[in-house]
Amino acid sequence: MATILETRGIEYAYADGTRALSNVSLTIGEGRKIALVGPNGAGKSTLMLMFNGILRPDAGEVLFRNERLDYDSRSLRKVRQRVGMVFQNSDDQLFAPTVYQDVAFGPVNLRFPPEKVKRYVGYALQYVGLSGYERRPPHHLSGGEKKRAAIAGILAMEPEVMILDEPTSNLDPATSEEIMEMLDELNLGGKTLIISTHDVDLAYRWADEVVLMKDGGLLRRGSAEEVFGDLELVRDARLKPPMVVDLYQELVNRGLAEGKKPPKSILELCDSLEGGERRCAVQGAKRGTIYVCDADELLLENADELVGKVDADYTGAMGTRAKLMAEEAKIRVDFTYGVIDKCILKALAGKSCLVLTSQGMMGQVQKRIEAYSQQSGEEINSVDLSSGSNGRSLPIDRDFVGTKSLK
Ligand SMILES: Nc1ncnc2c1ncn2[C@@H]1O[C@H](COP(=O)(O)OP(=O)(O)OP(=O)(O)O)[C@@H](O)[C@H]1O
Repeated sequence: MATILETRGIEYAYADGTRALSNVSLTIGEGRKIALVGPNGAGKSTLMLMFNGILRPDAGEVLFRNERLDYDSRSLRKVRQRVGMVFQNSDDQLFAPTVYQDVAFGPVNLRFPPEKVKRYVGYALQYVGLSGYERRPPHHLSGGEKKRAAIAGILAMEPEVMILDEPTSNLDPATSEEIMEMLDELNLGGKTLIISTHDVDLAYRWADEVVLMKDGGLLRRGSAEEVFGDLELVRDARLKPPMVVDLYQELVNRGLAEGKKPPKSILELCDSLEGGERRCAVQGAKRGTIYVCDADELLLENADELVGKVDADYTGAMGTRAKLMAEEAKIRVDFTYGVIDKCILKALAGKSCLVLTSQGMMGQVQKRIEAYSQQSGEEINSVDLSSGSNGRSLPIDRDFVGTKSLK
């Protein structure tokens, strides 16, 4: 995997003398989802501000695609297009009189031609679900809408890396999940994502890699299981283990679970219970079916009929467009995050589920169900409901998200 960002021995102290970073060397692989985790004052935000040159290290260097960052205005403009930063507080980012002007700020600054600015702003607003908000003043938006608008402002520049400082702080659980899923989709489209968070549960289930920081330095970097499975280290960083790891540890201590590897989800936790995978299948219950439908191929007017035909006990939606479709078709959605695992759990308990997917997530669902069936020996029945027909024109341009450069 190619390294997209790197810091080498960076040191930084703020003007008042506060040391914020000491000898930080870190590589970020292209296409990864990285979570910087650590207590207050660990240096997470300061490190993030180094990645696109908002701050300049006192010593050491920052590299983008193996090239040292230069700090003249031309070089900075270039790196800020490729490495976009979403601040923790959206009010620090949104300042124009209207949402449109705010989202257009980046592309205008990059001197995109006016027609391209318009197109990109339109795509970005559609992508984050804020079409129709163009004329609204940003300070009249809700916290979740502000976060979406801030993300749109970065997306409109088509960056390769997106850095988000505490992306879910002050958001309600449903909005947080929507934002995190949006980040998953962007990552599926090829973008590298770096977030900082105090939310260990979120970091644990979302990140490919966790970077644990304390006192301006790196304590550990590794997979979420490696980092959060080391309970002493987690305590040392003044954090708590993710709930699922905590519970698992208690079960292992009581001899109720096999202590092989901490589980990533509730489904994996059930599977780790002493007695093997079959524990989470409800005894005697017939296995439910998981129906999977590509919402990108579904005609809005057929959605109702489909839902009626399938008559599933639960419905999940994966991806922004699937959620938009469900909302427009007034389909009640039970799961919007961790959808596949939740549906497998329900299927094991004899319930059927309908999963609406979008943006090429069909394959992901099928792979996960197959992998689970193989690994657990539990046959989970999944049915592909894709019609293969061309649906009505979709609200979002397929080419926009995840393409590295749009001409
Ligand atoms: N503008 C500033 N001026 C002086 N010191 C600062 C400034 N910003 C941050 N610091 C200090 O730098 C250190 C690192 O802060 P930073 O904000 O990077 O940590 P963090 O891990 O992001 O914390 P939090 O989780 O609370 O956001 C802290 O000691 C903090 O007090």
